Amino acid sequence: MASLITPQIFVALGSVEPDLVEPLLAEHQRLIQDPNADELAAADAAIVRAAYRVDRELLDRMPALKVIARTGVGTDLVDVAEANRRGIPVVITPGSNTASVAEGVFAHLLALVKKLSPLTSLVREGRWDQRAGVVVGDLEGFTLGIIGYGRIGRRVARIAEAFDLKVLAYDPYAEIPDPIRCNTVEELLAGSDFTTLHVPLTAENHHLMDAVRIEAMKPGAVLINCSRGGLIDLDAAHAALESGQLSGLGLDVYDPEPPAHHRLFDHENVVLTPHLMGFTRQGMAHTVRDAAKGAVDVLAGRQPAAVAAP
Ligand SMILES: NC(=O)C1=CN([C@@H]2O[C@H](COP(=O)(O)OP(=O)(O)OC[C@H]3O[C@@H](n4cnc5c(N)ncnc54)[C@H](OP(=O)(O)O)[C@@H]3O)[C@@H](O)[C@H]2O)C=CC1
Ligand SMILES: O=C(O)C(=O)CO
Repeated sequence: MASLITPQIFVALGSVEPDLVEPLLAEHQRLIQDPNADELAAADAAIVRAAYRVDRELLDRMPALKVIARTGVGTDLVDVAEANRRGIPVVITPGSNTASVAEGVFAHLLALVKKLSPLTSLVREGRWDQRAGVVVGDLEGFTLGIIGYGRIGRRVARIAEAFDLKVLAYDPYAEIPDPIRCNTVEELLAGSDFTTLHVPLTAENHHLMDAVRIEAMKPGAVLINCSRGGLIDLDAAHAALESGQLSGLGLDVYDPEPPAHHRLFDHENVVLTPHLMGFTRQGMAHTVRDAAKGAVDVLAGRQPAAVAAP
């Protein structure tokens, strides 16, 4: 006999692995994956990855939608205000990929300071005798500036301690212990050998690191961005790499994604990853778990653990 319960339809958008979502659903819940399928119109819940844009046009195609669940934190590509206007909450998963990103920051930083990419090429290409020409550095004793002292920023600070890095932090919205707090971005940049960005992308933060701010960094500083691509003016960063004002740049995120090729991608002092630092195997599993749970909670009339502010 056919079930009397109308199935609740979930859709996974933007390379969210179905194998991770399906076990989290109940018997009367079904997952579809094709964003163009006619079934999209029937979707009750959308589980959405960071680089997937949820705008009016997509919302129009999902008139039955009751919840959007972002696998992660940043909601810069989700029109939260419009979703809320339609009565659709946007669930987020704070903390689910905090450790993944914080570790990713150090992967970038160490790769740059220890020159992993050029040294790999050198050994691979049998150029051993050129190794003296590559200057490898340490983290110990240098200063790491953290812009944005939220979950990821604080985790980065904890890891930094183990490297005997000194830490500075700037975040006008967070409590920061006195000895490490900076009152302006400029104060932080002037005192930091390495700077890492952990703020959301907002209109106010667009090109937070522009030509003037990059010039305000210590000469030869290293800049890491595992937050959002729009935070850095890449043309300015390229000029700074060419002049030596920046000795290294690590990017996990781009604007837009996927990015068009930028000339700085070819620079030897650059490390690039394709927005995967939060989406490690564990980060992906945790974010999908928490997003699916949040969506199921909303459909069941329960309060989800976290929703995005418009
Ligand atoms: N590469 C990846 O895969 C991932 C990237 N991210 C990115 O990392 C960002 C940070 O994540 P998370 O630490 O969890 O977020 P949190 O909200 O915990 O921390 C961000 C902090 O930055 C503050 N802030 C906002 N604007 C500024 C500013 N102009 N200067 C200094 N501080 C500011 C925020 O204040 P307030 O709360 O008042 O806004 C908040 O305290 C996310 O927004 C996302 O874009 C996150 C996960 C994975
Ligand atoms: O959590 C986020 O905002 C990410 O970018 C990872 O998906």
